[in-house]
Amino acid sequence: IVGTGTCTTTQEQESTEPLPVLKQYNSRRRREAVQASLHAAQRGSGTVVKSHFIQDEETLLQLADPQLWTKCVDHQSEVGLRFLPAGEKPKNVWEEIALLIWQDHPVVTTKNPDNTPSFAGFEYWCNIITPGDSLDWHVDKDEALGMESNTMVNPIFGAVYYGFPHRFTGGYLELLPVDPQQSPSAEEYYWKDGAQTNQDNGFVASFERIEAQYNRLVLFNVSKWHRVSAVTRGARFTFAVNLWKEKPRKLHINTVDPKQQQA
Ligand SMILES: O=C(O)CCC(=O)C(=O)O
Ligand SMILES: [Fe+2]
Repeated sequence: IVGTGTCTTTQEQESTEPLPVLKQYNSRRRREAVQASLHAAQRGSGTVVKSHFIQDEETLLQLADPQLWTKCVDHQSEVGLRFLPAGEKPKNVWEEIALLIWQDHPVVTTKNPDNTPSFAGFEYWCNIITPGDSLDWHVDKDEALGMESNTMVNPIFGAVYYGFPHRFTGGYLELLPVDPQQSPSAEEYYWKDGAQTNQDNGFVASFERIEAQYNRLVLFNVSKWHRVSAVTRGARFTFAVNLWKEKPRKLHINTVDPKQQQA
């Protein structure tokens, strides 16, 4: 029944089986879906998976040095905050990649009427996940604000880039289609309403699972629940860059620490 067009096989013509019902939205709802998709594209709010993202050999070879990544992890635990303000020149390879990742995004390419940037800048950090570490369900947010009051401020959008030729098993990026307001417990959603108990009614919201392939870029909505599933062998390397409307007060404390659990 999928994409039949005008082509039918003899077998289908002879079949006496009734066609399955195409249970779909009415035409008004379908037009709404078209508009929603176009608006989402204008805002740049959809998940993007781009394989073989960086094509420059020099940059890839530079990133293939594990020491660069361990330094990145160590540096952020010292300084806490790594932020490239909008319009500033990159000062290191990470900031160069941050700009490369975001240069075509609508929020970055669209300026305010007075020609000032429409965003504050880029928060960035590195993760190396080995067996025993975990990056459990979380949303990316302004950690300082979250601790002082109950308000949650999230980035506009997020990106992860797997720029080290890593070797590991497990470690999928898993994305739920809900935020903490819609579903206060990611774990509960995952087991009750998510893919774990799909009752075959066809329209149960599921979750996305993305392989952390080397040189792959993933842009996604980090305001929704996401996690990295258990790494069972090896080490998994991530460079993450979030786009912020306002500079967060206090930035990413390394979330890959089973003792902290603040993510
Ligand atoms: O490594 C990944 O794929 C996701 C990382 C992440 O969500 C984070 O560091 O907040
Ligand atoms: Fe995250």
